[in-house]
Amino acid sequence: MPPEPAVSETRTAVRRLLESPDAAPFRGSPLVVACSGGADSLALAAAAAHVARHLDVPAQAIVVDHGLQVGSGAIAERAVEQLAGIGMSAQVVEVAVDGMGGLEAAARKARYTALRAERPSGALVLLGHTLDDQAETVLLGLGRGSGPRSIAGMRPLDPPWARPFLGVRRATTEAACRAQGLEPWQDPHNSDPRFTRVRLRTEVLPLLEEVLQGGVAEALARTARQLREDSDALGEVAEGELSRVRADHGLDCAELRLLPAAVRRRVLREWLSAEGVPEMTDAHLRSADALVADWRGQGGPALPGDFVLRRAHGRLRVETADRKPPNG
Ligand SMILES: Nc1ncnc2c1ncn2[C@@H]1O[C@H](COP(=O)(O)OP(=O)(O)OP(=O)(O)O)[C@@H](O)[C@H]1O
Repeated sequence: MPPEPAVSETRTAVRRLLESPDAAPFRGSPLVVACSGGADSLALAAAAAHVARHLDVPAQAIVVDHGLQVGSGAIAERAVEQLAGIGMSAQVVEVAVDGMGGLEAAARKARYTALRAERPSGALVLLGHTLDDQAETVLLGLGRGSGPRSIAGMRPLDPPWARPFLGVRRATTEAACRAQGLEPWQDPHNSDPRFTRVRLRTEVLPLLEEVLQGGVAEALARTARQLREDSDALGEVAEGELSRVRADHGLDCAELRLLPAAVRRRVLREWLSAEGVPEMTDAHLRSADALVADWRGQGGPALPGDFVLRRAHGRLRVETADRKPPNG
């Protein structure tokens, strides 16, 4: 008997990504499924188990226990049982979450660090983000006036991360679980209206769907894809310009100023990232850019990782807060 349509769709999505030209360096690599026990990642595990058997590659799951809720250990064990039912071995990894800067963000950071560290060498880590997650990310970015990089959403392949379900609706992962007798964990956070994302999902998107007569989630995901293509092209242009505007261990502000704003900001982003500045936000980038495009003798912005950007003698330089060059 052929599988249910939802099951076929999830399997096809995993196979397509693994067989795409971009994934060629990972042919034959082991697969790790990051599984929370929710419908998306459980359906992903089932699809990945099927495809891995077909491709003859090893597959396993990692369940991260953040220890943030009462009974989190039992939730993780329940996920392991569900995974055992589809023939996938799983490991529970307990992480310590340091709540500085918001619990959600800290949990996410701890989760990604653990997944990266615990995966077998060279393995791809499959994440269950869906088309609905992508649409929510784009809408949130638009509403907050984020730069194109945020609105471009998540990439299907960003090694070691792979997101095969970015074209799959959440309703499909739920249907795939039902069809395979899987019982996903319902995270109470997913229906808690104190979370902005939950209100977007349950109030804003349905209203937009009604007003625009459907297809909104797909349209937002399409916007994200177009922006990713534009962003990749811009990245190539910026790479060329960066080598041109480098001067005396910094950047030449007069040369930079002549560049179109979008190229200039991308050059700054690539340069700062190469200098070791971590996780630049769009706001950081705007203040960095002001030193070039709107120079009034102002001080440079403090950047993440205790770095400071300074402009002196027509050059931009990154320094640590105690005025040493990075790595110096
Ligand atoms: N506790 C967990 N253990 C393992 N993997 C997880 C866990 N929680 C989430 N994931 C993985 O991350 C994916 C996205 O989960 P979710 O949307 O809850 O996270 P998020 O924090 O909103 O997303 P992101 O991680 O990109 O910010 C899941 O489909 C799953 O693959």
